[in-house]
Formats: sequence, structure tokens, C-alpha cells
Amino acid sequence: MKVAKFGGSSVANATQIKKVCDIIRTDLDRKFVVVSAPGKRFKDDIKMTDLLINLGEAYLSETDYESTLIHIEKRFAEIIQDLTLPMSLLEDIRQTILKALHSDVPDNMKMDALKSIGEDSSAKIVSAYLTETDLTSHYVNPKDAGIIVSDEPGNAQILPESFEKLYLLREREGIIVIPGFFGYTIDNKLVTFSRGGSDITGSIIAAGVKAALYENFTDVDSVYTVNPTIVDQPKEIKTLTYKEMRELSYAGFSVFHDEALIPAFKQGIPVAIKNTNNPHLPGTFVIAKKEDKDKCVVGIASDSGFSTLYVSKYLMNRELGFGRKLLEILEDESISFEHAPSGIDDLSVIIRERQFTPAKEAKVIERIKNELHPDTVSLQHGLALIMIVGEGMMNTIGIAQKASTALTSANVNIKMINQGSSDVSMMFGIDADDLKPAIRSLYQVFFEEQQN
Ligand SMILES: Nc1ncnc2c1ncn2[C@@H]1O[C@H](COP(=O)(O)OP(=O)(O)O)[C@@H](O)[C@H]1O
Ligand SMILES: N[C@@H](CC(=O)OP(=O)(O)O)C(=O)O
Repeated sequence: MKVAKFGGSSVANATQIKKVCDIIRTDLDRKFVVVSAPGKRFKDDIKMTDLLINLGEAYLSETDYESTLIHIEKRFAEIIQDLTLPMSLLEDIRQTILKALHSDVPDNMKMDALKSIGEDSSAKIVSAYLTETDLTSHYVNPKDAGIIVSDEPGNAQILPESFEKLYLLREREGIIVIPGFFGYTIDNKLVTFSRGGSDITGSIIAAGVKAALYENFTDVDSVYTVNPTIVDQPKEIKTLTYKEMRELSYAGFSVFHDEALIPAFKQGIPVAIKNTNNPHLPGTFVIAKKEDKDKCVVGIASDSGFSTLYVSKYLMNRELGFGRKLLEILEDESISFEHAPSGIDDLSVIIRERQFTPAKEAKVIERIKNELHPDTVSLQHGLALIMIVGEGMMNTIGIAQKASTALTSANVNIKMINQGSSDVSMMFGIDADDLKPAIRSLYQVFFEEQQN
């Protein structure tokens, strides 16, 4: 038995949904189907999840929400009409939206209920279309499936008690279509995963039913060695390990959610990332053990939008608890950090920029000054991080030298290097404006000039 997850681009309109159903029909081992909300149909289109978020925000701020509601209904109406499905489906979706919008619950619960409607509606539509084309298919809500999650709105985590019930899904007849992206708490509250979280649902179902394979269908032929929006037609990655994929996803390979590896990994289920528009191609396989031992570096991920909190104080090394107190201030202000390289008298903490507002930034600096009495404290924005990833890097001579040669030849200043805190990656911090030339030059050196 296989689990097939189809991303937003695969269910963006009726033409794409027909491709999804053809893929299922060609291999009936694909018994469990997980779907996302309709995604972008063209570059500047708006994803259904974002429309639902806009709807909720407009409603909560008591501004005009009717126009967004009409926009949402029109998109679903178009899909349902083009698939010649009964219009009662649209009425069902409309009622679900209105019920979530007018329910008397806290704002974060209302937002999660609204956000889930994209996936929920896709699952109802795909299941109805499969039935229409003579396949036995059932829509199964995550609550009935057994997806029990923590009570963290917009950021749920799966609870271990889910897996026993999920295994029973194997007994159900026909093709089971489950909406991705959300689950229910023990006391029945609907909570969503973080953005892009339908990948997580797919992995949870795969682990629960002990699938032979978890197929993740998207809009690219494979996972590429670097982001294809930065380098044109980069080389494909044929296989990589769970550890490598998790590291690359976290550092910017948005094709697969970094939290989606763990459930499949724990059960040793291989993951295949494939293209809905070219399903005959093999795609990329994520597996437990490195296959191509000659290729040390598998991919180079990157992301911008980071800040550096820099603190220096003479004799910091002798001040017991300095680092803890600094991180405690961040914890108090609900700020998480990514990396924290340190020297004798200095400590830098890398933080995602979006966690700061001007007021929060001023408060953090003020608290550090008052509570830790540093010589200097500053917060610099506009940092980009590059992560070079590959199992075996630790024992390979010359990776850092190759990377710094590539960055030098692109005239890119290295602001920070972090090597050794992970055995599968090496991080470089650079100015965000230098990101594209940096990645292009690294790609050239690591994947075009010679094998690594
Ligand atoms: N290294 C990479 N390899 C492949 N795709 C990547 C990579 N880095 C970023 N992406 C982007 O991920 C996109 C697919 O992910 P996503 O938009 O979430 O798809 P879906 O709609 O299937 O969920 C691709 O279109 C591509 O632009
Ligand atoms: N629809 C949700 C969850 C998701 O996984 O979507 P996609 O498969 O389009 O990345 C989001 O946009 O966050």
C-alpha cells in the first residue's frame, strides 16, 4: 500500500485534479490519498489558504470580507463545474465556511477552522470525482482517521497515540481521501500544522498505515541540487538521506516540509518526490542510507530574512550563565533562534527577522543592556544563510576551501561560518543582496566543474 500526497499545484484546477485521478487509477496500490488546498494556477495567483486567511482577518478586523468570500466561492464553483460534479458540493463548502466564520470561538481557533477548509474541500472534491469515474472512494476527515495533535494553533504536532488508530484505516474499502494540514486535539479542537503542513499529514498517514512508499506529488520533476528559481535547470538529486533532506528543507528547499521526514523515517518508509505533470519520471527518493558515497555534497539550500543579534562583553567567557541569561530574554519575548556562534568575548544569535517588530526589537536591546550590562549590543538585519549539505562532509577534506573560493570569485563577503555543529552541513552567513550570485557560483563549483 502506498500513500500519495498531492500539493496545492496538483489540485489548483479541474485539469490538474483530472491528472491526480489518472495517477491514482494507474496504480491502485495508491490507496491513501492526501490533498492540499487549491494552490497557484499562475505566478501571481493567490493560494486558497491565503484567501481563507484574508477572509478570517477581514472578518475579525470588521472590514469588508464579502468580496473575499465571493472570490473563494467562485474558485470552488469553477472547479466543481469543470469536473461536472453536483453543485450540492459547493453548497456544503459554503455552509462550512459560514459556520467557521460565525462560530463563537477564540480568534486563533476560528482562523485554524477557516484555514482547514481549503484542504477539506479539496478532499471532498477529489473523492467525489474518483467516485464519478467508477472508483470506490471515501472522504475521511482527520478526526475519523485518528490524527490527534497538540493544542498549538497554526503549529500543531502529532501525538503518538494517533498511530494505533491510523493503522485501522488499512481495513477500509476503496480509496481513502484525507485532507492534509490539520488534525484534532484530544478535546476535539481543530488545529492546523504550520504552513506547507499537508506534507506532514502524508507522512503521518504513511507511518500510521505502515505504507510501502510515501509519494509526494508536486510541480517539479525532482528535488534539485539548488533552488530552481535561482539557477536555471539545475542538476537533479536522484537519492538523498532523510537527514540530508530534513536539513535542506529547513534551510530553504520549500519543496518538502522539514517536519514531514520524521514520521516516515521512524517507520523506515521511503519517500518519493514526483511531478504530477510528469508522473512517469522517477523523481527523487529519500532513503535511510546514502547510496552514492562518492558524492559528498548533495545540495545547497539558502534563505534570506535573518537578523544577527551581536553582544560583546570583555571576559564574557568567565561570566557563568551569560549565554543562558541572553537566551532567556529571547525566550521571555517568544523569540526562537537558529544558530548561536560564539567567541571569547562575543556571542552572535541568528534569528528570523519576521519575529521582530520595531517595539520588540527596542525592548530586547533594552533588556540586554539593563540585565547583562554588555560592552556592545546591536541587531543587524538583511542576513542570508547558505547551507551546504551532505552526509560524509565531516570527513571530507576541502569543502570549506571550495566554498570560500566560490564565494570569493563571486565577490561575496562571508560574514559568518558555522561548521561542526551538524555533521551533515556547513553554514555561511552573507549579505542578502549577494544571495543569487553566491548560489550560482557555489553551484558551478560543486556541481558543474567536478564531482565532489
Ligand atoms: N531544491 C529544490 N528543488 C525543487 N523545487 C524547489 C527547490 N527549492 C525550492 N523549490 C520550489 O518548491 C516548489 C514546489 O513546492 P510547493 O510550491 O510547496 O508545491 P506544492 O504546490 O506541490 O505543495 C517548486 O515549484 C520550486 O519552485
Ligand atoms: N495549504 C496549506 C498546506 C500545504 O501543504 O499546502 P501546499 O501543499 O500547497 O504547500 C498551505 O498553503 O500552507
